[in-house]
Amino acid sequence: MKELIESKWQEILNILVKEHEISEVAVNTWIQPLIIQTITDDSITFFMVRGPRGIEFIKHKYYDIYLSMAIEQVTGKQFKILFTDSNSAAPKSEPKKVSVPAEYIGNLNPRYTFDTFVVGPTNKMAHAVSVAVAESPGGAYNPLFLYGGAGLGKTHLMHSIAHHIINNRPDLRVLYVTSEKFTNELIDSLKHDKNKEFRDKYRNIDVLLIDDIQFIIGKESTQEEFFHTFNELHEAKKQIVISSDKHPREIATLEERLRSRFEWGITADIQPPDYETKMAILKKRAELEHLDINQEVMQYVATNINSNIRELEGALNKIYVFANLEKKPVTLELAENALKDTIECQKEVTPQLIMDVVAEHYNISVSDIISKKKNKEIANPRQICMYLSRKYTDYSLQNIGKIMGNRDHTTVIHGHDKIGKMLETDENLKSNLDIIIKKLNPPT
Ligand SMILES: Nc1ncnc2c1ncn2[C@@H]1O[C@H](COP(=O)(O)OP(=O)(O)OP(=O)(O)O)[C@@H](O)[C@H]1O
Repeated sequence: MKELIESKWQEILNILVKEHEISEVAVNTWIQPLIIQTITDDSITFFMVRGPRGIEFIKHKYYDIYLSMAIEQVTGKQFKILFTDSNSAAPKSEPKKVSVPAEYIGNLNPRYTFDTFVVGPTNKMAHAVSVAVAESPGGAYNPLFLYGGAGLGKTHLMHSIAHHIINNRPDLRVLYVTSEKFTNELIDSLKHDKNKEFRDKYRNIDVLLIDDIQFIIGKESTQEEFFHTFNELHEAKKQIVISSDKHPREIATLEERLRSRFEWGITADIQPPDYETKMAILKKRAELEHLDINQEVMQYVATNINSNIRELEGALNKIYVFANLEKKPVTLELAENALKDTIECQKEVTPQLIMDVVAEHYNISVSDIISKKKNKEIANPRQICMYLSRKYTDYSLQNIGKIMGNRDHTTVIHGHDKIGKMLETDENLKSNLDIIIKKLNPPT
């Protein structure tokens, strides 16, 4: 039986990719290197070179169950799959070398690889620098700071970098964490007097990828700890990859010393995808999930979902769940029905919504905007509201003026023109407006 399974190993791996939709990278990382250690009547024990954490991961992903099914498909016999990280019983003839395992802490999504990432004009640069970092960690781009709105692919790129390094440089220890996890572990270590363990973990690695840094930045003590972690790793030429919803200079609570460090390397943004990229993402997703989807339905989804790629994928899933429930084929009519609520829910851009978003962005209140206050901190956001209301709504000048504190329509024209002129030269204003527009999510 052992010989049979070994001779059919490639076929088993192919089944995992094709029928159980485990990505090729995950199969190559986790399953391909497994070595059969013992076989009994009803179980197979595999030796795994990556140690206990890898075993936990494999079980967490149910790969043992899929592997059992694939083996059954090839041999006709069902086995329970077990793993061990002790190679004492591993046959001496096995030539496989047990190298220092790459750390696989944190749960990397096997689907988030460079292969499954669709490149378009709005993420081209972020993708290119991510590939460069993955190819030579600790090289020219350190730190790499990726930023952009929710659901646009930052986590996908970070996991892709981690997968690539783990696969190509098994000598490097790679640690991916969300900043929430970093914060929780720090708090926990302080509470239980385990600061040394915490530091050992975060400072003895070769690549640190930290997602959604904005959560760390909100808290002084975590910012302090992160500052020291950053310095130590950077001085030792270890790669740091950071993601955030904003550019470092837009993060109000970020300490200056960290801000300047974040800009030492390279910053790259991801903007919402254009129509063609949305179509390409839907196509790729349909391919990966083996979904049969026609062009018309994809066009409908790509045209109507503007917010982000997570929503785009969510819409596709919704259509298929709906089709399954209704037991009907996926047609345009069915897609329209399935997405009725989702599409209606995309918020209409109104002067009120603009005031809410602008006020939140500049940390002022809507009543400040409609007040008579003339100081720059208030007057400037107010004029931004006027500019955006003219650009993104059908409201008349009179109505916009009325909503924004009973102002005259000439004030609205003045506000609009002033911001328009400033945008020609003021880069800072431009990037603030980019963020605000992203939050407003106007139809494209
Ligand atoms: N260019 C892309 N090609 C294919 N899939 C993508 C692309 N960009 C994003 N996605 C998919 O969209 C979903 C959301 O992406 P991701 O979680 O990486 O977003 P994010 O920017 O990290 O969002 P958040 O800030 O909310 O954490 C994921 O399923 C991801 O695979």
